[in-house]
Amino acid sequence: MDKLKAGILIVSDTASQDPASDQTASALTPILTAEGKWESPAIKIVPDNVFHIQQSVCDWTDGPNWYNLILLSGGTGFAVRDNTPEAVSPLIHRHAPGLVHGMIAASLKVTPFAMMSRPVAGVRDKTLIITLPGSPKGAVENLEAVVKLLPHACLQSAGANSRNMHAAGVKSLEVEAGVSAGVSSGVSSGSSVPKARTAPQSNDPSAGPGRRYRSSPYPMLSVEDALCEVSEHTPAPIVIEAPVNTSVVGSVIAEDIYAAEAVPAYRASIVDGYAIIASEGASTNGTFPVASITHANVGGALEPLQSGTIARITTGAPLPPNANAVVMVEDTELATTTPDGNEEATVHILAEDILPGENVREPGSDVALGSKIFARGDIISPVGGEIGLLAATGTRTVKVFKKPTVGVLSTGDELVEHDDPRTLTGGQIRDSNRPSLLSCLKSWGFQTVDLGIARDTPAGELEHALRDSLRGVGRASSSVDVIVTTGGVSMGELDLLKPTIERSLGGTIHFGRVSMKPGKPTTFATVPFKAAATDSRVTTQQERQSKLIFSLPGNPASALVTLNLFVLPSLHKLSGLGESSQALATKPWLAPHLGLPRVAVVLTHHFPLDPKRTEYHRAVVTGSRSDGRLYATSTGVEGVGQRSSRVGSLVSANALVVLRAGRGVCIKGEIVEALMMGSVYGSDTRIIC
Ligand SMILES: Nc1nc2c(c(=O)[nH]1)N[C@H]1C(S)=C(S)[C@@H](COP(=O)(O)OP(=O)(O)OC[C@H]3O[C@@H](n4cnc5c(N)ncnc54)[C@H](O)[C@@H]3O)O[C@H]1N2
Ligand code: MOO
Ligand SMILES: [Mg+2]
Repeated sequence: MDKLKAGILIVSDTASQDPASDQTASALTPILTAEGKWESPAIKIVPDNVFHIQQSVCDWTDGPNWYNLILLSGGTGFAVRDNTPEAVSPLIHRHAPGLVHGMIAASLKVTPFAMMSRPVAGVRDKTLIITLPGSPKGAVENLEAVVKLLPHACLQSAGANSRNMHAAGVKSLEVEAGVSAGVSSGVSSGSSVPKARTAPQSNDPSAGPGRRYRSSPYPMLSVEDALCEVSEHTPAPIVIEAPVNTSVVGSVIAEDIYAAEAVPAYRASIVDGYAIIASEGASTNGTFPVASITHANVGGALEPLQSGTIARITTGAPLPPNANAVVMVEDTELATTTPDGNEEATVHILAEDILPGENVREPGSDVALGSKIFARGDIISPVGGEIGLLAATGTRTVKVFKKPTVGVLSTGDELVEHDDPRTLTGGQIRDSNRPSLLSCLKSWGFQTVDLGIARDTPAGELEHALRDSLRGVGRASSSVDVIVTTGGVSMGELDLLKPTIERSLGGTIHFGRVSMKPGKPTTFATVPFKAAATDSRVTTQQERQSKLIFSLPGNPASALVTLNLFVLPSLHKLSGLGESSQALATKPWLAPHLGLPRVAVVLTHHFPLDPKRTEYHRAVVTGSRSDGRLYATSTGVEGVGQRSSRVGSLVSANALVVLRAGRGVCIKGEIVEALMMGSVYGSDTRIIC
């Protein structure tokens, strides 16, 4: 039989700073390997940090190089920093309380302090995970209590046939070890009771119907409060250095930029004509020999212009030294040609009053060398002016705020790819959220990653899909900054987003319900992120950042509305659009930045109100040329018009009319606020909002 593979994870703030101080790993190794069934274990030390613990465990359980056994030592007591059980429990798919009892019982024989340990044991995928106390003595006692069972338990966890294994003498092992060999399957750890703001409030997916919440434990936030949470938990933007090309269009400049080159760099002619030596008060009229010809691309030094001569010059070309004005060719006449007739010999200048400096661009008169051309917070617009100025001044790279990359994941067993040619069966529906959200995000100028569909399986697909996209593996070739999911956030037993974020990813849900229609179960969470040390793609600033997860309701209209309402302002902040305070002082038209622009609209008909929730009513807003006002018409008020399952309610919609909760209707002619999602339509023309 091949030897089994194990990893020992030492959880200790102290040892993570001073690995030499750890004595537990070296104490455990000989006990584990004594009977020759185990390879020498891998050893790793992490601080008492939930995310570090979880990431290390998953590195050893998920993927092709999984270990049979993980022993964690440390962080199982009652101290504030002791959170190993909290980190490990959510990762366990099948708990093994028998091993826990066995270890405590053995330790109790030695010391009553065994009661102060909070061990956890169980199986994740094919790996058995056991937490041990931090002290070498305690860890050794606990491991000795179960070590003889471990090969058997691990082989079974890995899928070996238990009947064959028992036949091979496992019974004697049980007797020898003096504890029950019961690796129990499907035993629940029980539903967690919410205790602190960051503790899981979500359902424990393994809890039965008797223990599932019958009403949401998440407080219902107003949209305004929810937006404050989004703003508060969206990290500061990351600064990157980017080449000046089309890739930076739409980016926000992260530091003041000064002209590296003057524009023009030399005294240039503004017109096609003749460079002359003009002097204040003297007439320029007369006939002059043409001493030289200067074109825009002239190379090398120019001959100085002698008094009494002129030089033919083209637009943009450098003036010869001594020349100080240019007369337009239209204000001259040919006087004589050279003997061969090919060139001008003398030219008659008709204009009398050309002044020094006329038709000349002095060096740096368009952009002075070293002058401030952009301030932090300025936006590189698609119009082209900003890119043009950067290019003209020889600015080759520019510090901008990194535009976030957004991953979009659909969730649900019922989903079928929208272009799957097969006929739908049973309760299948086409995944319309992913294409519509990806299109919307792309139209806003963000990079997107299509994360596909994750099925509603409690132990696995969803968690793996989220973890992979945070790490930048699988479909996400680089780690995404923001994940947008749709579906699975409401009250059903297969609504797994909240439990997965809280219980498996160690994330914090900042809100799980919003008083709005559509979009009530909209969920926003942050997940701690620590890039792998070997990942050279990740900058130090990124490494420290939390990742954001927006879990939007599955109903298609709800998903798109909440993407516009909550995700856009967060992406704007991540892109640096909130950093424009300096720019705003001089360019107030840059405001407002974050989220959709707000306008006042006149209702063209009655709009019904929801008694409890603010409604974001999908509408078409048109601009009137006669009175200059904006008018809003619903995309459908009657019947199912605004139903959240009806993605058609967003067809042609360019605005969300904000209808505060109330009784009855908002009447025709009333002026209300609307959020513009697209350009305003005019009756015979399109005008930009
Ligand atoms: N008992 C309660 N039930 C529901 C509540 C509630 O408060 N209590 N809230 C309702 C509201 S409001 C909404 S909105 C939905 C949100 O549902 P989920 O986010 O959990 O989404 P699912 O249950 O997965 O799906 C809902 C609906 O949307 C369809 N769907 C899902 N994904 C897609 C997709 N990618 N493309 C197209 N359509 C999709 C799905 O098939 C369902 O029909 O919950 C209410 N229930
Ligand atoms: O809040 Mo849900 O999005 O109305 O249907
Ligand atoms: Mg649901």
